[in-house]
Amino acid sequence: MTTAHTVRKVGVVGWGAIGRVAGGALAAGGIPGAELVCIVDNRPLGEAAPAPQVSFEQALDSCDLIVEAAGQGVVREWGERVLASGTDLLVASTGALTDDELAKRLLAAGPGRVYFTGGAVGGLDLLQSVRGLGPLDSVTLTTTKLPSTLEQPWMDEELLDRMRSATGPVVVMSGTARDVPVKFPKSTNVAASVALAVGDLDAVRVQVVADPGALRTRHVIEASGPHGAYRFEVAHVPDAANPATSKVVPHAVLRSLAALAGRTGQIL
Ligand SMILES: NC(=O)C1=CN([C@@H]2O[C@H](COP(=O)(O)OP(=O)(O)OC[C@H]3O[C@@H](n4cnc5c(N)ncnc54)[C@H](OP(=O)(O)O)[C@@H]3O)[C@@H](O)[C@H]2O)C=CC1
Ligand SMILES: O=C([O-])CC(=O)C(=O)O
Repeated sequence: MTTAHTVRKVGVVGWGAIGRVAGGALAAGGIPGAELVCIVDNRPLGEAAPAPQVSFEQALDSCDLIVEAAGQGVVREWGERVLASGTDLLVASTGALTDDELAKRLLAAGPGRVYFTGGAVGGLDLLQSVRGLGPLDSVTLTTTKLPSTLEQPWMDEELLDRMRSATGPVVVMSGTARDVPVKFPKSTNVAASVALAVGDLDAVRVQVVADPGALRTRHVIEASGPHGAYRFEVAHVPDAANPATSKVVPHAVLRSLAALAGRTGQIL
């Protein structure tokens, strides 16, 4: 059994914008009560990696907590196996949970437990608290990013042209938190995160906006109901290597890890 005094043995899956920063900080001892024991990634990482690069199967043998920082496909392919092996799973690619069947299976699986990082958005704690008062009447998320970070293989030439030649904001998709993260799997997991907090994928209306002026990635959440009105707005500096991801996200992962490692004094 894991207690506050047990050092969590952490494996990071995905050594990219999120994994490198979160894994690097872990390896440097940045999270008391948690250590980086291995890394899983598609590409050979070489000597510079701060922990052994292993296969997913090997990671399950040596870790008690896996951080997914690779993509929605990894949650789909490995989520249940991680939990069934008794390993906890901290998910960054929350958009995978738009698949109801997968979400049900992950929430029912064990003995490992599944957790979600708040990632690039704030206010999820309060939105989750508001559920105790009853359903909200309206929840919207507007995500605005640089056009290049939103281009997708399914887009037609007309839309791609509009995005590439835009001089101002262009709405590239309006839908719900069920529809949007599937269409922008590397860029709109936040929509699924808001839905996880609210408890309803279909209730969260999402607009995705491409804006060449969006030097900062903006996420605006607006919600209202019989008991109050809520608005959370963030404007993040994007990661230099992967501008689809905001620079803060690995630090959100580290905050989640600190809570899972039992650090006291945390705001939960
Ligand atoms: N909740 C949130 O707020 C946010 C969530 N995210 C999620 O986190 C994910 C990771 O983000 P980020 O670090 O910026 O992405 P990066 O593309 O920078 O890094 C992802 C890394 O994971 C590797 N990878 C992908 N699939 C596998 C696999 N099956 N097995 C092993 N390694 C794999 C990639 O390798 P390769 O390039 O070879 O595929 C790459 O090295 C995003 O795809 C997104 O789903 C991102 C931002 C915010
Ligand atoms: O990092 C961000 O701002 C949001 C993001 O990419 C995602 O939700 O997938």
